[in-house]
Amino acid sequence: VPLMKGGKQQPHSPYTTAIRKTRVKGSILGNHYKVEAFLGEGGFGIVAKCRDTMTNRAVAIKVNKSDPDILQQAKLEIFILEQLRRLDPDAANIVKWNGFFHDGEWVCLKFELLDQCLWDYIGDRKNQGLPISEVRPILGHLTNALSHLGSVGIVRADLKPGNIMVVNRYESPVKVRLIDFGLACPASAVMPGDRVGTVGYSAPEVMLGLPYNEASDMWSLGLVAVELGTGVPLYPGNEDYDVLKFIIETQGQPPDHTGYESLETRYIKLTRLDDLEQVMMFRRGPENGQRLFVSLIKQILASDANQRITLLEVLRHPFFNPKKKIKNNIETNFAISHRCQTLARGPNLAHSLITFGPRSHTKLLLELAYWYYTANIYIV
Ligand SMILES: Nc1ncnc2c1ncn2[C@@H]1O[C@H](COP(=O)(O)OP(=O)(O)OP(=O)(O)O)[C@@H](O)[C@H]1O
Repeated sequence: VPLMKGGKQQPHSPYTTAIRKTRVKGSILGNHYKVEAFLGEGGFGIVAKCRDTMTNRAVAIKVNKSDPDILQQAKLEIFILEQLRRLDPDAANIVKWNGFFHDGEWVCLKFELLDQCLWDYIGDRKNQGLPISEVRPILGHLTNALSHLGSVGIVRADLKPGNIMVVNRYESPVKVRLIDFGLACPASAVMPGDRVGTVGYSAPEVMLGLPYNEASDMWSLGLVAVELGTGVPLYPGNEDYDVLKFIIETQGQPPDHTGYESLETRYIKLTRLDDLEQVMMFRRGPENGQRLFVSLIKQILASDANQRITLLEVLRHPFFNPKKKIKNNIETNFAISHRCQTLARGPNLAHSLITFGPRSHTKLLLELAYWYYTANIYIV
């Protein structure tokens, strides 16, 4: 399921009348589009094969779900499709768009009818991958499509086999076209940190919230290519974390400079925390406890949050004088701080009583009574 701009997960809205209609053969969308078959459903809408009763031509109609965020997404898709009108769909390997109409409050986008998406096409080959002789032209078409998008300054941002359609599976070589521009955006409008795309096909820089550009589409293209050649996705995962882990295991750590110029603001550069001891000795001269200090710091700064030391354990660490009865000290410290807070509250309550007048009296009086009670216990 792709993420919308801002990283929002698409809401699973209940089916609306228009959406339901796209599933019922014979129902009419707009005034003259007769539903013939259900073609597919994405996060944003349902696509139906319809017959234009005026021209008798078959078309694909995408009815957007009625959630306000999704309607906004539909408007963005229309905006991008308007930009793409500058391109020749045949030459650019992108779906032909024939405008939109409203059915009630729903936005219906009209597209040329295509055959099947690449996932299904790959699935029909039992997920064993396509021969190189077939991969080559498909990859060529996709590269061509992306370069056309680049020529009008559009980043596709959600390239995956589900968004690539085969025009006619019986043709040889098959032609493919890009569909679904709901998440595409002008390269100039890319917001760093905008989390868009589908987990498993997004580039590392997108997952890391760094600025992204057409190069991110290139990453997705690479993954689509691998899937064409092998029949299976290279980094399938439902969570960014898993996908990043797969990437790092396979390709190593992504470089720092993925489109983002990091500033060196460190005063000391360590390659491991153990070197802290040397740094301290250099800056301050040798002192007792430096080694214990570093050992404590290592436990505090454990990058795995589950391994990180707790507050109580910090105070029990030998860095603090191990001979003292630390546990009692801790308890005393916590208790004292709590008592101080409680005692400090009394005068504030009394002040509020004076400031806010009689309407707030009852609650404040009750609180004051409670304070008096607890403060007395502490004072005793
Ligand atoms: N022009 C078309 N011709 C035939 N089938 C189509 C066409 N456009 C879309 N479909 C089918 O409908 C499905 C959903 O379409 P689309 O990807 O545009 O919807 P979406 O809600 O934006 O999906 P996603 O959740 O992937 O963003 C496609 O995977 C495909 O199976």
